[in-house]
Amino acid sequence: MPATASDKLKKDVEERLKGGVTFIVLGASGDLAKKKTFPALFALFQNSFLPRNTTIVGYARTKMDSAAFYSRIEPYLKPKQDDPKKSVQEFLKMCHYVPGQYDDEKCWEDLDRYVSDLETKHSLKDEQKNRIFYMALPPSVFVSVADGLRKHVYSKTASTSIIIEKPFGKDLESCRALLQDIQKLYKEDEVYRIDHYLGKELAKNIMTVRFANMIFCPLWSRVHIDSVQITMKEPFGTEGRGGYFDEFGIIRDVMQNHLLQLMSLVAMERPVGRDAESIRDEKVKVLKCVKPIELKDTLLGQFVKSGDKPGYLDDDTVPKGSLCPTFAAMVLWIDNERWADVPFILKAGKALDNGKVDIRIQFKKLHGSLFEGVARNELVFHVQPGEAIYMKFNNKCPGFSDDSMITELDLTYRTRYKNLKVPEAYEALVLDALRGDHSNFVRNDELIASWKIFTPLLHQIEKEKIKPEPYLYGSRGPKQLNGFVRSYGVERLAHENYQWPLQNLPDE
Ligand SMILES: NC(=O)C1=CN([C@@H]2O[C@H](COP(=O)(O)OP(=O)(O)OC[C@H]3O[C@@H](n4cnc5c(N)ncnc54)[C@H](OP(=O)(O)O)[C@@H]3O)[C@@H](O)[C@H]2O)C=CC1
Ligand SMILES: O=C1O[C@H](COP(=O)(O)O)[C@@H](O)[C@H](O)[C@H]1O
Repeated sequence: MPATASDKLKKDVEERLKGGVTFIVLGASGDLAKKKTFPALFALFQNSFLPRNTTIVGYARTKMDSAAFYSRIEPYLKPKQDDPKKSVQEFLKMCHYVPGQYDDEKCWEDLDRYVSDLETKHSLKDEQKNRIFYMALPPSVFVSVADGLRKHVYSKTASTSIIIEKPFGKDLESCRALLQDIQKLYKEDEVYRIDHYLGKELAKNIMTVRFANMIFCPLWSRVHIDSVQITMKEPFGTEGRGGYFDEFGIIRDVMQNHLLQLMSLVAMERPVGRDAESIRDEKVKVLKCVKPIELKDTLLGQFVKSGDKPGYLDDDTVPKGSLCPTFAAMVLWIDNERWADVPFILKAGKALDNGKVDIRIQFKKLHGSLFEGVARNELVFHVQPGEAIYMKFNNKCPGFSDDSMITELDLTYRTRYKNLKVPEAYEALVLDALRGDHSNFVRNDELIASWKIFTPLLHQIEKEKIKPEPYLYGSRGPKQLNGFVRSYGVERLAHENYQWPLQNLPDE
């Protein structure tokens, strides 16, 4: 990042927090805290984004002393630079651990006293006594913890923010209830609802590519685009997380949130500005135009044993005979002038043949006979692993031949931006929260609009006990997948035998 951009971000943090903050991680003994939250805070520390007076307090029920807490998080802290002032040991000196219950007033009072003592010890001025609560907790305790924090740990003299993790409910009704409960306690601008896909570099780039390039603005509609596919593949199953996963399934786990967020960035109209509300207004508007998904536009799958790889039902934490989908492909239709009749195909699955997330925008067939039969153009945002944007493009075969061939205009970040360290999604999002920027967080009306699209389908699947199609662990998904995708007009494009990432790519 150019020095000026990072300086500006530091200035934003400074202006908002006046040089002081206590970051309180609830559920600090858990998986998310050690794998994502603390590493994100450490990366921000290494890059000097944290205010000069920052204290981090982990809180959870598990009884342990600071040493035990440090040994739990330390293996996940990966130094990116050798500066001794920014070492793991220096970071750990900022971190504290307080054990306590989630439903006991006295424990919240103790936590408040602990934080106040730290603020006094660091001689914080009133305006520096900002507090950020990070809820790395299961949803069953969200509301009671948010309540206890609001009553007892809320900053009395500076700002308070609360960062909340998905799931935001299980359907429209439960989401509404959760939003209301939180709204009673916190103002909307104090709440940061994380969808970590919005922190991914290429998700943040969709707006720039669309609206900062004259070549794309006029092409971005049903006139030129034939289909949009958004795919998330994971090469591992639900190992160890079967209990959680079975309650949610792949649609609630990643499609109603992560993939739909990517879709809304691809489909929204141009926002009037780049501020948080203008962007989120446009996302909500387009989501309101999406029709509820129909079962006929859906393909569900569940992985089964293959060789030594266990099937979903072989996991002891999964209820016997569960019909939970671990794979889904579904088509969303946007009822507006820009996108009428263009299928937006979302696909996601566990235990597939590889791991990747991409967005594939396939253009219409070329008219006229001059180059009849050439392949369609396709613009691909390769979100992960390894960021890349490339365009499938017809080119004259180099040399004596007059034939055309499909090739790629390739912007692979690793080769184009040699020294770039793309920040992890959580690092980028925690920095946004420190700056008070809500652009990459989910607004309450976005959630309502998104659950309206998915809830009728989810209820129908559950009520009618729809059986998912089996697919082998490590395969591309159910055998019906190719036919399903093709039936919406998607073409599989031939390609040259390039090295990675291009060699893996055509993938319906
Ligand atoms: N793990 C991940 O990669 C991701 C997680 N998330 C979301 O983040 C949140 C936290 O996830 P994760 O860290 O995996 O969760 P964990 O299951 O690890 O729970 C976090 C902590 O909460 C406490 N806890 C667990 N179960 C209960 C319970 N039934 N009642 C009260 N406290 C409980 C435990 O701490 P103690 O017993 O010490 O109090 C635990 O260490 C969830 O909402 C999850 O959906 C989102 C994206 C990715
Ligand atoms: O929220 C979730 O996301 C992860 C995938 O995140 P990624 O950043 O690694 O792509 C997914 O594995 C998990 O099931 C889901 O809860």
